[in-house]
Amino acid sequence: MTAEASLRQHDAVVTRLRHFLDALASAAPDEQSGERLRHDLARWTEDLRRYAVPESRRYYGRSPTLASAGQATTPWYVVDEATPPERLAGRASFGTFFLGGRGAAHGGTIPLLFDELFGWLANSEGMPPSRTAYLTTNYRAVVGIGRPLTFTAWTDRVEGRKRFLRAELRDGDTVCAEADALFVTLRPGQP
Ligand SMILES: CCCCCCCCCCCCCCCC(=O)SCCNC(=O)CCNC(=O)[C@H](O)C(C)(C)COP(=O)(O)OP(=O)(O)OC[C@H]1O[C@@H](n2cnc3c(N)ncnc32)[C@H](O)[C@@H]1OP(=O)(O)O
Repeated sequence: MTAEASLRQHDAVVTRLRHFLDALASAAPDEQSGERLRHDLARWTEDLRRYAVPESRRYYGRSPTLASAGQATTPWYVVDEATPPERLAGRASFGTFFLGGRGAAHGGTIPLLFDELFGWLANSEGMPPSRTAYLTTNYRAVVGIGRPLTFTAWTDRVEGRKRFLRAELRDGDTVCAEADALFVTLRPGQP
């Protein structure tokens, strides 16, 4: 299989998994269905273990051209405009899997999205790797499950090894959340 075909296959499986997680989070299956599900999941888990590869060869979370970088465990997002390391802009949506309560996204999943966006902004191609030192989120309005959202993330300033980043998440004209973060470039030998 070509690398391109493998990437397409990964994207299709992750999309399916995302729908599965949303369905699982919404469902209360009967005993028989629950048992069948447990059995099927166990079988697929064993099957996939045979195909384990080192981190550098994985698609999951490492595929910037795919939605959510090829992950089902972050809120869905796509980058529409990218001028790294200056700016990223795109669309996002939180499925039922990310529900906190009363129709709103879980508070911990919003910084997850921001950390993801900042990670790509601060670790674009050719840049030395960096890690989040802090990430502060201000929750301005609830993020509704299933709502079409937009985001912008940008580099505010750079001071030596320190990259100060900012982002906002909007539902139409409403700013739902804002974040600021410090990413620190790693020194040689730092994990
Ligand atoms: C490696 C990447 C692979 C990439 C692969 C490709 C995939 C790309 C997509 C990735 C998408 C998701 C990527 C998400 C990115 C994470 O989520 S990374 C995981 C979460 N973060 C961590 O685990 C970090 C844990 N902490 C650390 O490792 C270390 O504390 C740090 C952040 C590297 C800094 O340690 P250090 O290098 O010893 O820093 P140090 O010399 O003490 O400080 C440097 C400067 O930063 C300041 N500073 C440090 N920490 C702080 C702080 N918390 N508050 C304020 N100032 C601070 C210091 O005061 C100092 O300032 P100056 O004196 O120079 O003015």
